[in-house]
Amino acid sequence: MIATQTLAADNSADLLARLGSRSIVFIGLMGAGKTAIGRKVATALGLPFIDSDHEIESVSRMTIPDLFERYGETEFRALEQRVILRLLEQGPQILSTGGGAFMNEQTREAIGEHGLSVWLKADVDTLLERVAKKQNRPLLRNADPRAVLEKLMGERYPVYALADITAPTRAERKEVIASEVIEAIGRHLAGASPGTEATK
Ligand SMILES: Nc1ncnc2c1ncn2[C@@H]1O[C@H](COP(=O)(O)OP(=O)(O)OP(=O)(O)O)[C@@H](O)[C@H]1O
Ligand SMILES: O=C(O)C1=C[C@@H](O)[C@@H](O)[C@H](O)C1
Ligand SMILES: [Mg+2]
Repeated sequence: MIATQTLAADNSADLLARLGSRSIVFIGLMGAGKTAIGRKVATALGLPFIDSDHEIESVSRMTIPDLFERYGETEFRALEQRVILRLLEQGPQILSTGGGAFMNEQTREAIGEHGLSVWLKADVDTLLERVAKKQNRPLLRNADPRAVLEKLMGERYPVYALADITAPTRAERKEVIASEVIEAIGRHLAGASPGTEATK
């Protein structure tokens, strides 16, 4: 296994030069690891890290569950779009987005214009295991989170598949996933065909 730091040291200058002012934008379902992996990729590449959910909570001074409860999902989505469009102006950076963000057409177009999208793809058992640790996901405050996630997978995976890069997040350490993602980004920027897979 190649450590994230070693790999980054070898390849990051070239990768960053090719990336230019674009952001690397993580998309995927709740629990896929957008925040955790995004943070590691940012550290390895020496780029700023920002998470749109955290930014929304900061600008609204409310938690996401409270925003959903008080203003509803539609208002949350509108705020999410505004926040992400603004954040995309300030690349290069690593931007981890909320699970629903890429479903918004305007957001998706802006990500296409200002960023490189990386879909962290996970199976339902992995997602369930990871989201069980926290109660901060209003869509999963439901008697049957498995059914909710499976429904969202059906609706969202065809759209997530439009991402520039698809990275399966298997039962591997976060450092390993982060290394594979950096390699896949490097290959993509070096001219590999669209829809690059992060698997070897
Ligand atoms: N490859 C991995 N191996 C083990 N644990 C992981 C891995 N990726 C993420 N996790 C853990 O799973 C949990 C969920 O990850 P994270 O919060 O990054 O997901 P997310 O995609 O940002 O979700 P959300 O859309 O709800 O913000 C965290 O506790 C994180 O540390
Ligand atoms: O998948 C979703 O729709 C969401 C994911 C989270 O990141 C938050 O953005 C919010 O809980 C909604
Ligand atoms: Mg997150």
